[in-house]
Amino acid sequence: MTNISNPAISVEALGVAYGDHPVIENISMKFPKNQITALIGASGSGKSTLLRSLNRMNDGLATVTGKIHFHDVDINQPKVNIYRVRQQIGMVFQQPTPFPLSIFDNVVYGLRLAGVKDRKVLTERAETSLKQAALWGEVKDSLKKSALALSGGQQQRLCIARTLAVEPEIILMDEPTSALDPVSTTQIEDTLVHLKERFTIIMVTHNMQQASRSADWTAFLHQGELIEYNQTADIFLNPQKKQTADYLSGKFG
Ligand SMILES: Nc1ncnc2c1ncn2[C@@H]1O[C@H](COP(=O)(O)OP(=O)(O)OP(=O)(O)O)[C@@H](O)[C@H]1O
Repeated sequence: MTNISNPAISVEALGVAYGDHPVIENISMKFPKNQITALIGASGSGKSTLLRSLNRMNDGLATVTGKIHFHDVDINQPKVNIYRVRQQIGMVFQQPTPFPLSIFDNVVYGLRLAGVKDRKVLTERAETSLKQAALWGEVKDSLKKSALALSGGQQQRLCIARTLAVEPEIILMDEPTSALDPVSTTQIEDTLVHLKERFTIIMVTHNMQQASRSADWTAFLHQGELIEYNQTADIFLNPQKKQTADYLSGKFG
């Protein structure tokens, strides 16, 4: 089972309720550093809710109980600075969300918000992030052009670059390729493999091939419960729970 000794982040007895409707109940799990963890499960099983809890994106939407350990701090405490948390734990959404600004201004957006003004620092960080997101080669001569003119796949890699630019430790991805064509999907999956050398990635995906290709660890959720969590090959080739096997064989979901 999951023997993760030095996690990047972990949750303990996590519960999430929208109003009086509990969606996640009593989940405890550790997410390994510098690995890709996929959250899989049927629609409505609570994958996005769990993911969004990790950087307090459910604040104001839901009641989140339990502990979220990050650097020896329970970041589910009300006194925690959520802006700092979101700088360290970034998020990439399902739909690319470029701002109506230039490519350059998109990438350095978070840095500027954090008060960075030095042009040299901004320029260097933009180049590094675009390279990490495997977009530099395609945009290096058009950094002043509008980000909205990029293709969907390029926009999503731009959003990844924007997240990387603030140098988070963890990147949360909510179905990052579901709005993209197969070529763009492959480009992003290839990028993820390199990104995990520097970042910890936690990703919700409906695409089982994507989980099996990209993720080191896979967690299967069903109706708000963590049913099974293990190394990806074990989940796919040797699931221990009937519910996992049924889901993977398409019997439900
Ligand atoms: N903002 C919200 N307000 C109320 N209920 C919500 C909200 N967001 C999600 N829910 C409910 O919580 C449950 C879990 O939703 P969630 O989006 O976490 O599941 P999911 O596994 O990510 O599903 P999908 O794969 O369809 O995105 C669903 O019943 C959903 O209707």
